[in-house]
Amino acid sequence: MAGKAHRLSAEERDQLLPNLRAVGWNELEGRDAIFKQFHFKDFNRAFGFMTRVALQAEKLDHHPEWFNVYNKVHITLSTHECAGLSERDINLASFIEGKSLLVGRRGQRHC
Ligand SMILES: C[C@H](O)[C@H](O)[C@H]1CNC2=NC(N)=NC(=O)C2=N1
Repeated sequence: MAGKAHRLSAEERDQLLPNLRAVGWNELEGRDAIFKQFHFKDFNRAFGFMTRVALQAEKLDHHPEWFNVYNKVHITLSTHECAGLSERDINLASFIEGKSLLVGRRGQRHC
């Protein structure tokens, strides 16, 4: 379930953002979005991660803004429809964390 596309309220942010901050997501300055940098052992693992995230993004019809160079992937999440953070961003970030932690558990370097 992609979740609602309304902008998160202050109460919802207080509930939902601490868990993401705890694993390295940060709110951007001057834009209602969250951002995280991922480092992998090599390009192959980074691109495999991006592929899995891309397939989930298609499933959710909710897509990341991202940058990749070699083993680094920078991801920004925000909802275009409400020009800010929505439940959909939290859902996609949660999926990303699950995948990226999974990659980490396979003994690959991941920060
Ligand atoms: C037409 C399509 O369903 C919409 O443009 C979807 C696609 N992916 C999206 N991704 C993000 N991050 N925000 C959106 O509002 C959004 N909307």
